[in-house]
Amino acid sequence: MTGFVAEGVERVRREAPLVHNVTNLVAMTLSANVLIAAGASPIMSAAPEEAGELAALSGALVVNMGTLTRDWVEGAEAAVAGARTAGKPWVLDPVGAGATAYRREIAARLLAGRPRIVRGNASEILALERGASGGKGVDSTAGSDAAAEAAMALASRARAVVAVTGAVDLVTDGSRTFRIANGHPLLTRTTASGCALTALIGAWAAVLPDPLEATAGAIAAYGIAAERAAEIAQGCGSFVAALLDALGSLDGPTAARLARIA
Ligand SMILES: Nc1ncnc2c1ncn2[C@@H]1O[C@H](COP(=O)(O)OP(=O)(O)O)[C@@H](O)[C@H]1O
Ligand SMILES: Cc1ncsc1CCOP(=O)(O)O
Ligand SMILES: [Mg+2]
Repeated sequence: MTGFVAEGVERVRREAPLVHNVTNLVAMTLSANVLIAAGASPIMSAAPEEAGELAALSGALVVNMGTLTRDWVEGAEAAVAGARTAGKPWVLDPVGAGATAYRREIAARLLAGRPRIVRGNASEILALERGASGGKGVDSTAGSDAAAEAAMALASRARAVVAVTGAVDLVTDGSRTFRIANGHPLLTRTTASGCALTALIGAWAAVLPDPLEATAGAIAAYGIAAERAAEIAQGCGSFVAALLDALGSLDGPTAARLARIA
């Protein structure tokens, strides 16, 4: 059942995929460090001028709309076009989609570019599927179960894998659904922890052919690393360092054994 978790951990480390991130100003460093700790290579760029070349070089693209500007939107749309031309999987993180009408408009535009995977918290997935405002800025005010129906509807409509993260994470392609119970509340006290997870999903999508398994496996591995980090962390600061250490030392069989996927 969890064989794909071991496979994903090992293949990311062995194949070291390059992941192109068009991400936000808060998430840049943590996302790059999470990718490196897991064995992948990050590049952060929102320049439309190099989007096509980066798509050809990369295993996957991650688009995260956390700090929106007109220039960013232009860069993201060029990157999506590049990934589609190159046939590379791309992952959307609709940060704060419930917060403002502008975010909902851009999220809907990006969704039309056919992401293979969408990862957000419950408020973001509800906003994306139902056009509803909600959440508290970039944070969710709902649990993942509240967005389960919206996630399935979004997955079917967008023909994408949709992940709703929270205390329990839900991953669905509209017909098959996984629930993942790994993780730790200290993640909610670390800015950009969700963004960095989306970046990691990009690395898994670059090496595993099934986007449902890539998404569920990356979420489980990240949650396991968080659990191990929390055992030694003294608070939110040392937790981040311990999370990177734990991701770096996680091996495939251990990840498969500790994954709580139903
Ligand atoms: N209450 C919680 N307990 C354990 N893990 C959590 C909890 N809330 C979120 N997580 C984990 O934190 C990570 C980021 O998820 P989330 O907080 O939903 O994203 P975002 O930061 O985008 O709002 C995920 O790995 C998720 O499983
Ligand atoms: C605080 C903040 N503001 C804009 S993007 C961002 C980071 C959000 O990170 P996450 O979605 O992982 O909590
Ligand atoms: Mg987020």
